Amino acid sequence: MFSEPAIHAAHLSKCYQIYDKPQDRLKQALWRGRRKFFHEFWALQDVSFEVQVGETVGIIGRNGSGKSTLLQILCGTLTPTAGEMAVRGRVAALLELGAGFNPEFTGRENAKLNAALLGLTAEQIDERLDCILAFADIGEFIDQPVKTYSSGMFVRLGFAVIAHVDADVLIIDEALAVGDGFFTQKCMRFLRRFRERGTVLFVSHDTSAVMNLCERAIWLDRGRIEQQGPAKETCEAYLAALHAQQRRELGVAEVARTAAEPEIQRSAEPAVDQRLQYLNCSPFRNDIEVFEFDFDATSFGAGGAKVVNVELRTPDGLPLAWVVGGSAVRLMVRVQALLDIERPIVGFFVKDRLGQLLFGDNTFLTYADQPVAVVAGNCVEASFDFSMPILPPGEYSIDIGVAEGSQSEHIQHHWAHDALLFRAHTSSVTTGLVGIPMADIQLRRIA
Ligand SMILES: Nc1ncnc2c1ncn2[C@@H]1O[C@H](COP(=O)(O)OP(=O)(O)OP(=O)(O)O)[C@@H](O)[C@H]1O
Repeated sequence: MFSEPAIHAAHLSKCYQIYDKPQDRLKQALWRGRRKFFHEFWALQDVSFEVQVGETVGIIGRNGSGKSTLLQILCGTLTPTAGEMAVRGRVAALLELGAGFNPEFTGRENAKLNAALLGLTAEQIDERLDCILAFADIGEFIDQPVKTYSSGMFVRLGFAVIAHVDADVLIIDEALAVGDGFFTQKCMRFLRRFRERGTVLFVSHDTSAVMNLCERAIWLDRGRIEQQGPAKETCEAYLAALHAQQRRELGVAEVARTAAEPEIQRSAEPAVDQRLQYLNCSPFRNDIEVFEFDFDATSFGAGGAKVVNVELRTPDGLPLAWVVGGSAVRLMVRVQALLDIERPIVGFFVKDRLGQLLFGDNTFLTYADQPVAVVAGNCVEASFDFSMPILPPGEYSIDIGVAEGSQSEHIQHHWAHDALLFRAHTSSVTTGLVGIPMADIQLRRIA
């Protein structure tokens, strides 16, 4: 069956008139087009693509490549100089911070106003307002004028509204970057569910976010589509081009390969490296700030147990407020049984701010033959000793799960989303999901 795409863009172009001096603008008006006092700048040139209903497509590209211009055209807030576009269904967009909000109105009033602008009836708004405000979760600020809001609060409120208006197409421009870790996780959970029924256009500089969320990506470069296709392929090509450019800027010469190149000899000899020691004395030390356990973390489960404390400690048991990536830590999880539990399993997952699982483990295998039964009202404490990976800068969280049974068949008694949040401030690792603490690295010249 033939079905129309959710987004159709054909030969879109946008030209801005650039005036070198403010008075040139006046001269242009006075000369009524008989002389030209500006030069043209094409922010978009001949951009064509389609997004099918139910697809999630990322838009990537360097600063100034035309991403926001494209989204504004698709949302109808900017008129293209040439080309045409069509978006099918109800479109909800999160573009510039605070756009569409009246600064003098309170958060509550703006939420109602925006929901109405996005097509909800008065009854629907009344029904959904509590859910919208709960999603935004900005406490008493909701009754303050939004001119007092931080950028994070704007994003919370803006996202909460677009998440509740039955949109067919969501257009999101880098907005999640200013939210805090908990909120970003919440948005990513929402987007993953939304993808099952709706279409998403997601602009980000963060290629791992695009690869994680999107099936397809469009790479814009100086206003033109450089490449479009599967997200992974397109992001990798974009990253390769970025690296090549950085190398050129740094003057790193490409090594020309010649026919006379000697055969590469592989060596199995162990190498030696003191990099971690060096890094820990440098500004690249991986300083990770650890926040307090969130007792009221969003959760689900059968309710037979509750996670009552989660802490990161030193291997000697001292509570940690900061951790250095690469060092030994102990994750302590205390669980209170609300029912008798014969075979409890306690587990954890560390996730990055996009909800990508980095690593995790559980007590099942260690205690499979000797389960630690616990009676209702009593607590069990699980501890996991491991080396903290070196984490790229950003926010992370730990989900904790308490189950009963076996690895494959169990009842989930309590799953606490984002029970513990931590933030990597500085890092020697900027790409990849985690850096592994290297025991040794060596580079030697072999005669
Ligand atoms: N009103 C305007 N007048 C003149 N030039 C503009 C205007 N708006 C945007 N531009 C230019 O158009 C180009 C594309 O801008 P756009 O904001 O779409 O890029 P972007 O890819 O979203 O960048 P970023 O990643 O920094 O948000 C930039 O060079 C920008 O300076």
